[in-house]
Amino acid sequence: MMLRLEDLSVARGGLRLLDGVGLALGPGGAVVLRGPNGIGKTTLLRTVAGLQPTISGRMHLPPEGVAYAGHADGLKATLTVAENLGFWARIYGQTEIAPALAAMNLETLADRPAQNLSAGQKRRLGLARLLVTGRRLWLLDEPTVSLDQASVALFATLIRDHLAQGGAALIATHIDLGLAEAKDLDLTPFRAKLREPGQGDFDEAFA
Ligand SMILES: Nc1ncnc2c1ncn2[C@@H]1O[C@H](COP(=O)(O)OP(=O)(O)OP(=O)(O)O)[C@@H](O)[C@H]1O
Repeated sequence: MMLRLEDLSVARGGLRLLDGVGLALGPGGAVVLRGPNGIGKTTLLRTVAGLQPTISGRMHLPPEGVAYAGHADGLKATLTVAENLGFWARIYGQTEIAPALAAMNLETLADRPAQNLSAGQKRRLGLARLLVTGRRLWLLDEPTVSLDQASVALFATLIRDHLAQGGAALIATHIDLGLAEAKDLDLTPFRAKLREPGQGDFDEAFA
């Protein structure tokens, strides 16, 4: 088992958002989180990524940890595309970046500083980075934002290959990735009945 969530409750900024979330992902499995804006997809991903605590429930994660790709791209602006991938590869104890460059069609951009990339190119680099983590469980928040159709197709192939190699993915997206392997999980039924403010309100935008 790659990921198991049992009776999980999550909150954001002190607001209880979701209750009783359960899901299981094995090797080769993918779940696409669905639901309207604000339901708590990002919050659930951040909680699974360990960026914020759970309110209650249990999470079982791979012992080596996860790879999380959120809204912020986290790129080193002055490093080139290849240097960015090399930087992250070293952090995760990997050495190869060529497959990551190839997977998201970044070879011709390899020597370009990240700050000179277009929004879609930056996003492609952010997604290529998943490959140099060596992590089996990917948590992806709106991964296709800024991508053109060709890049969405590349990305779908990247995920498919990852699943075929025994990886797993939990993905929040509003678009159809065309992944026959993925199951949808609509979070609407898990909407917390009492979305009341609690302890620890904070405004993260200015943190
Ligand atoms: N830092 C914060 N402090 C307080 N509330 C927040 C914070 N960030 C998000 N929220 C609120 O938490 C709720 C869930 O947000 P979240 O980003 O998890 O939703 P989402 O399902 O990912 O939405 P979308 O489809 O728009 O990306 C929203 O009502 C949002 O306004």
